[in-house]
Amino acid sequence: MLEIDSLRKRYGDVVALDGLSFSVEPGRMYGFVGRNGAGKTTTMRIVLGVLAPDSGEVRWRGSRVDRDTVRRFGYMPEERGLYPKMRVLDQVGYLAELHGASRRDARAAAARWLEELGVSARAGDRVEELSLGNQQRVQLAAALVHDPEVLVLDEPFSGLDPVGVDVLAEALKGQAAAGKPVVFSSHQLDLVERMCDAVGIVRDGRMVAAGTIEDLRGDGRPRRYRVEATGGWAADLAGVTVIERRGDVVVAELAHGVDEQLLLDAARAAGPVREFTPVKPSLTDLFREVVAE
Ligand SMILES: Nc1ncnc2c1ncn2[C@@H]1O[C@H](COP(=O)(O)OP(=O)(O)OP(=O)(O)O)[C@@H](O)[C@H]1O
Repeated sequence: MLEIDSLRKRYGDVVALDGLSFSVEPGRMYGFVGRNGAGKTTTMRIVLGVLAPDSGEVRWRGSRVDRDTVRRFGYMPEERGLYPKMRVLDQVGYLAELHGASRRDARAAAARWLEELGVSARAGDRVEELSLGNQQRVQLAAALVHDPEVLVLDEPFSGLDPVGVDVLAEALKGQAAAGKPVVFSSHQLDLVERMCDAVGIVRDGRMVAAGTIEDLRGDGRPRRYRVEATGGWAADLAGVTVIERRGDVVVAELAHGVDEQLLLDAARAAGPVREFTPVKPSLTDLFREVVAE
């Protein structure tokens, strides 16, 4: 398990992290989300040992993460760290060699990842000649080439076209399926919702909601239904609030303890019911709720 435990960090007067904790189990994909300036990059830098926390610690498999441990992590920093003048295959191969692979194995692993990430046609080009999206794919190849135990990625999907997103997403799912914890930050909440087993929402350096999307949706939350039926039937039902009405479609929220069958009965009494669907809040809805000022 990768454990981020009670991290605190100040930059002068700015409190960037205020006791932030979360953990990621092996084989799990963890989405780390929050508004600009919430503390995501600071957290990731601390996990990777680039920045020291004022207090708190990071543990991997129960031991405090140190320089040696971090060498076994794969990462994509926010400031993409490739050498612009170096050729793509040379660069990724070189990084694998730095991690102890023989030159031959390093180049083979590099070529394999470039192929997997759809950039093998650019293997002989200089990094600076690639589009930003393709540079990002190379950056992920660089993060994966030494077969890391853990992946920590700062906004790996930003700036990618939908095909690039799919390619990276498949690669990351493969890593999680191989039993590694994968943590990534993103502002693309639909993507996080689709990909992640668990999500942490950070606000002002603190985790304000964490768990599976289902956990975040929560049992105590009022239930909502979308109902398509004729007439103004939902207006005066006890325990029912109409949230939205568009033509014959009503989104109704039920007070705690109100049976949804009552809602259905009332709709059917008014006329034929063409739709009756529970409405689940999206991660974007949940995010807006917990980070709202
Ligand atoms: N080197 C620094 N010096 C001073 N303040 C900093 C520094 N780095 C970050 N901060 C501040 O710390 C807070 C957290 O920043 P951080 O970069 O971790 O946020 P973030 O969640 O990654 O944001 P974004 O989504 O915009 O990338 C912000 O208030 C930021 O201005």
